[in-house]
Amino acid sequence: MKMALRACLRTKPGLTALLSQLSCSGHAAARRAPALVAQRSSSSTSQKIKVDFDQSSGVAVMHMQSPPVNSLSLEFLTDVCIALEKLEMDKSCRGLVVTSSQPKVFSAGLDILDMYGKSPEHCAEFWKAVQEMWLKFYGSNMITIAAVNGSSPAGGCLLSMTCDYRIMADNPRYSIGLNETKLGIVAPFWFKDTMVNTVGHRATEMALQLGLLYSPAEALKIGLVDQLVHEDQVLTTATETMTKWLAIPGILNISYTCHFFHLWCCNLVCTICSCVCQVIAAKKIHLSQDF
Ligand SMILES: CCCCC/C=C\CCCC/C=C/C(=O)SCCNC(=O)CCNC(=O)[C@H](O)C(C)(C)COP(=O)(O)OP(=O)(O)OC[C@H]1O[C@@H](n2cnc3c(N)ncnc32)[C@H](O)[C@@H]1OP(=O)(O)O
Repeated sequence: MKMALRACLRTKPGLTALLSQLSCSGHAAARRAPALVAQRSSSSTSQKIKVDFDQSSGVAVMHMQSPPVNSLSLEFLTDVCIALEKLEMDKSCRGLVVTSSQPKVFSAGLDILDMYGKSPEHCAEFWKAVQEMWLKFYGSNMITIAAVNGSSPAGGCLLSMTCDYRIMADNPRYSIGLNETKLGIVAPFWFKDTMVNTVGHRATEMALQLGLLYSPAEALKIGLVDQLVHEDQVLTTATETMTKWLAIPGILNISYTCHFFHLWCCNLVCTICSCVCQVIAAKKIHLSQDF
């Protein structure tokens, strides 16, 4: 799916426009102009994001440092998007590792406090920022690896699933999954689609219906993560793994992209049809109540 988005962002101007409408792209850029990284190795920091970029390897490491649990607030999401935009614009940056500076937690998901009791304008901006993060990671031209060094529920799990590869700390105290159902929330369809693309239809059905959080071992078993390593080794393994991914010529990447793009389009058409059916059904129910 991520590759599919990459392809359409590269090759389909119409879809790019569609996606940019969905994602309110430019929302982040409007706040702070991106700057190109000139040094061989550099580090740029916002309050909540620290990026170390090694120009010799072309790999950047994004450290999420929003205490206590890297919850995805509007401010944090905006900082993430700005950091991503900057890296994306620097063509020498080919790989990105995302990890957490917070102990025991990769990301606690969407910031619940930022969704509750806020103005409609704030909610709209917040929700657009969530979509923007998703699109930017999924559509990135960089190879992305999530170094999941702690628990990663809900939106945190989504963030990790938008990456090409996930390495998780092998600590049974940590968990990962889309647990929205347990919170009485329905996960949006694109959360669901992202999970289907990661672990398949049946596993997603079980995961979402029951709001399951998986231990690292269980997550590995269903393919929600790709590799488990000792807690101390998550980041080093991620950078080593990146070297392998970057050794693959980009052209092959684009070929796979076309296959996934086809699947993604089919999925989108199905989703639109299903929305139309739901609207028609809702109207019918409404009419039958009137008479
Ligand atoms: C705005 C319009 C939106 C419209 C759309 C509406 C619905 C669509 C739904 C979209 C789908 C939702 C996706 C989500 O991501 S919802 C968030 C789900 N997240 C969780 O369920 C995680 C809850 N947190 C935990 O499980 C744990 O905190 C932990 C991440 C495993 C870490 O555990 P631990 O190290 O033991 O830390 P604490 O539990 O003690 O937490 C420390 C402090 O952090 C606060 N916290 C935790 N999670 C969140 C969060 N998601 N948002 C905000 N704050 C969070 C927690 O309250 C503690 O604060 P305190 O120290 O002040 O008490």
